[in-house]
Amino acid sequence: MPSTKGSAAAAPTSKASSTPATKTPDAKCPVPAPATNKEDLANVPEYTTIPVLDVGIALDAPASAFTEPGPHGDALRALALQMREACTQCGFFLIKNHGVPDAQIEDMVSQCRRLFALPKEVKEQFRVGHNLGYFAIGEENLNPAVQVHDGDFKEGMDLVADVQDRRPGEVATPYPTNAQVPGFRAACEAYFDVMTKLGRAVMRVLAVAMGQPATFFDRALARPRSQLRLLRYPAAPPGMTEARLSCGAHTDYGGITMLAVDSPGLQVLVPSATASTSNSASDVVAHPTSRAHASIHGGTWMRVPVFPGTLVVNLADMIARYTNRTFHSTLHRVVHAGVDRDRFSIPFFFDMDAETVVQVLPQFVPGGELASKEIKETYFPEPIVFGEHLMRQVESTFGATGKQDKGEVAAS
Ligand SMILES: O=C(O)CCC(=O)C(=O)O
Ligand SMILES: [Fe+2]
Repeated sequence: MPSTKGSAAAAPTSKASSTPATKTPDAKCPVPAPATNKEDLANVPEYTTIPVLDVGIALDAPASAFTEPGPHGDALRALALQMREACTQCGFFLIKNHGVPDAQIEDMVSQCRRLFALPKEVKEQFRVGHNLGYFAIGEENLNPAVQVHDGDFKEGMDLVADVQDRRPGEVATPYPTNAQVPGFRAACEAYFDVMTKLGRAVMRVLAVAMGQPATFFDRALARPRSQLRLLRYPAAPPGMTEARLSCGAHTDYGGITMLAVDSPGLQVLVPSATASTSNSASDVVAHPTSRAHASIHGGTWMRVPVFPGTLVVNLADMIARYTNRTFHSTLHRVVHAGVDRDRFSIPFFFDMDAETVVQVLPQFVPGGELASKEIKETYFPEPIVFGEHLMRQVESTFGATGKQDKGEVAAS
């Protein structure tokens, strides 16, 4: 693994479009946006300045290395500062030299392709309940306040790592057999291993970025709640509206998400202070509970570029809580329309143990040494148990519309 000094270089530009994002009349007083039909939401500007962090140096670094004098410790601390900047700007960044071989990611995409190509009645055998196992198109609705008739235009499968000490109520992942999808289980298990190692390394850097010791998350990650999600987005016709997206606007719920994708489609609401365009939208399209964690500044919807060898990382709600929203749990959505092929994506949610109590850290209360100068109140005065937040979010997003599995019909 190369152990070069971390760098937060701006990403190279890929094909950009400059169509403005939706404008809202009054960002201070959000009202549900009308479903403006003919706007092409796929065509928002590209987030060309998304930070790219080289995390190679952190992969094998023990927590003690972050306080070591000398060039190695200096490089780790520099990486943490770059991560802090990325987290306070947008909460989304790319990582390179992450230790996950390209071939392993390509294999996971092939596994997705084979899994979702199974007949519907076979996929139904892997259904367990909300947040585990198979779910059909329309079944999850990540923005039910706005997608009032239809859920997300995607199907998926949620998997959890197999643990020895399963707690009451914890259910094992329903894996397809080798006859159904050859090599599926072994590939997923290997992916759990490599992503868990990476997740621990990124969380050590993040802890230091938050002004904490590198061991800050150790206890919460003794038994992490990692969840692997496989997603297929069927191509939708052009002209998707906020009334039905491939994946509605939402924030993620726990610690960090590390995402592998086979093609573009992901969009983030880049906070106004960071977005270098004046086409500002507010977060009116957000799920109401997610909005509590999203940017306080509104922002501009931008496409996340896809660069070979990188993974997307985004912060989730618990990190926004620890930092009183100085670090962003950013709204994001997927628009996969106007192209003629499926999109596959593989989020890995690396979350703290469900019993973890999360509370704003003293450095981040208004006036605290790491608090954003613009933040004048403590948004989350009460501690929260992560698992309770997770359950609330899952309950409000699964089966929210009662319209599921409508088949691959036009999106709007
Ligand atoms: O498919 C993507 O690019 C993102 C998916 C996502 O945000 C999620 O599942 O939480
Ligand atoms: Fe997400």
